[in-house]
Amino acid sequence: MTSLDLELARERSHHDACRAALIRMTEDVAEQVVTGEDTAASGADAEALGRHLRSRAKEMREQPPGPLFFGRLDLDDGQTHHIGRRRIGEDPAAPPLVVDWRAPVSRAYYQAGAHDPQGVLRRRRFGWAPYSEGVSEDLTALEDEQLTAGGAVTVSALLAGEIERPRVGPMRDIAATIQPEQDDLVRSDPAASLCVQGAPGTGKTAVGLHRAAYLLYTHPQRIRRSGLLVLGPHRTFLSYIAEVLPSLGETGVRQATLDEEIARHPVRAEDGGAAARVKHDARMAEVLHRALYGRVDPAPADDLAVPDGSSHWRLPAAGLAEIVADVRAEAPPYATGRERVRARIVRALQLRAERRWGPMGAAWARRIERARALTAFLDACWPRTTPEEVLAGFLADPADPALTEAERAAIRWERPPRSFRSARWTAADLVLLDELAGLIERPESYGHVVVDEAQDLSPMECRAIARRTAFGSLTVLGDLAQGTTPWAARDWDGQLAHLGKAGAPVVPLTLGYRVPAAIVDLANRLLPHLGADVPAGRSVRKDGEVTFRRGADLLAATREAVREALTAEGSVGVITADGLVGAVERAVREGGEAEERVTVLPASVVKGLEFDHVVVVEPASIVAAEARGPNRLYVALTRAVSRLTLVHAEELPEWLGVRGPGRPTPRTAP
Ligand SMILES: Nc1ncnc2c1ncn2[C@@H]1O[C@H](COP(=O)(O)OP(=O)(O)OP(=O)(O)O)[C@@H](O)[C@H]1O
Repeated sequence: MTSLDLELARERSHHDACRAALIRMTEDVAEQVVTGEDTAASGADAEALGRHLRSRAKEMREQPPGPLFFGRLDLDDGQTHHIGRRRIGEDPAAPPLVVDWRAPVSRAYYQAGAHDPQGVLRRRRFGWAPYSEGVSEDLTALEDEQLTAGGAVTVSALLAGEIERPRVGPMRDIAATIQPEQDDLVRSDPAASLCVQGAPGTGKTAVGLHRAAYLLYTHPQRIRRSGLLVLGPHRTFLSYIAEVLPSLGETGVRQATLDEEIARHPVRAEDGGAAARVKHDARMAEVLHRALYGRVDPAPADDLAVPDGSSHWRLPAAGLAEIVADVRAEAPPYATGRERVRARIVRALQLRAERRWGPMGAAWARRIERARALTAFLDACWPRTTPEEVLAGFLADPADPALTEAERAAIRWERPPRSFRSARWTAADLVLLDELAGLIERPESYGHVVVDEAQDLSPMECRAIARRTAFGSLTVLGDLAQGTTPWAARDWDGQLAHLGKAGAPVVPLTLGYRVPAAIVDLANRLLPHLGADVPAGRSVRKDGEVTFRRGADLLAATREAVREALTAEGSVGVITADGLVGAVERAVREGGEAEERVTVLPASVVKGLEFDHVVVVEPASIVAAEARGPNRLYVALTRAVSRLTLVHAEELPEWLGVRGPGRPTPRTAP
């Protein structure tokens, strides 16, 4: 037996011990649920204890199968720690068999290096069989890195293997291989907001999700109580990332699109481009504010007379106007404002009554508060309303000075519905309704929100997120170069201000783990044409292949490209302009290439996704399809993990720099 075999055998037996301990821990919790139910504590305590134990038991039962540790640290104080996705230890007082990757002691696993060993003598990485369910025999390799001063800097083959492995199925966690620059972001101050400007494949999404898991671990009470939200651009993306947090043991995190988060109604109408642009514009915030407060009458014409028995209490119009002006100046939410005006009027009337009759009791104040005359005054001066009523009124006649005549015409309802209740709202209307709802009543704040692809949010969408993080922090992830919406941000300063976190630090990530160098080089040629000043991406991966396939029969050439792609392992993504997707899908299916491994997708929904082999069909059509076409093409090209084929009948867009001199020398299929 070699010494490596011996070490592997030792580690496997440690893994067996961990497995046995985990089984006992799960059984213990299940048993505690049973005993907890029998506990003769007070009803409320027993209920709270029972709920806690049941959710912990459920959590333990639902842990996905897998290796229980991926790394080990040998420290200079003689201690050894195995590091895994969750802590394993039966006795809280004894050192655990496995330390959670988020624990402070694990930090050195990600950060220590020969230049700064941080008390680590040796870092050990474990190699497990792909998709292992955590049987000890699947532990097939280990790799040691000596960090003592003068130790050689080694490039980890296990790390490289993990980064280059073919992609099948949903996104996986990267707890075993988080890189130092990513770890800094994952563990940065939980209370502070942060923006990551990352080139394609640099791990923004991965960092955001691991940061979410880290915050839940470090601030379980605060973050769990107020909630953590992960916002992604669309459902396909959300299902792609859905497994990551559960695999890290975090099952209770809400993952949604912003549209889902703010949906008060189903979307039943569509805006034209011009209307959508106006509705998403930052000016709509003041426009809607005016539309709502236009309902408030700042100068009531008549005195208020509230009957009380056989007499009346009076407040002159000037006094009423003063109360309304004071409350407006305090700027509470609209609904609170109405009640504040009511309370101030009652107080003013009480002072008058007391001057004449002496102290008035609480019952008197309650009666006056509910007096019909007072409510009638409020209904006229500060009427109760709903977001729907205000927006419907505005869209029927959008006469606001901040909008040009053309802008008003773009959003004006041609045929206003008979009542706002029957209005057919567009997606942009829902954003506006959310703004109004936020003006009327303040929404609850999440403890933390992770927002991915944040460059694509409009100012009004940003404000919807800002309202939900008024008392929480934000992790903003994005890439200005990948902005494709008509309102995509050109810089982060403005976007962060709309998100309510002006001045949050913007940290660049440029080292890519998905896209190989050959493909990054091609994609970088687009950068000067994307309207975004961002650092160019680099890649840790020296592999990768770009192929150009030109054919007069585009669909036949596509079929051929897909057939060739299927000769290698892994997933194949066929990406084309939205208008071509039906034809391409049929062609691929008819060609018998519709294996599970092949997905045909419109370019509009590939953001955040990745495939081992990407076939981009007719790049020129992707560019021509929309104003931000070059950005869309940049996104499509950078979905490739290993290989990229560009199939085209038309000339390739000149920005790719593959027509004239300086043309790269990619492999061109016949
Ligand atoms: N440290 C790492 N170890 C292993 N894999 C990694 C690491 N960092 C990132 N990856 C992998 O690289 C790929 C890209 O990561 P991710 O999707 O988070 O990048 P991104 O910056 O959000 O990309 P994009 O902007 O292009 O959508 C994923 O498969 C991810 O698992």
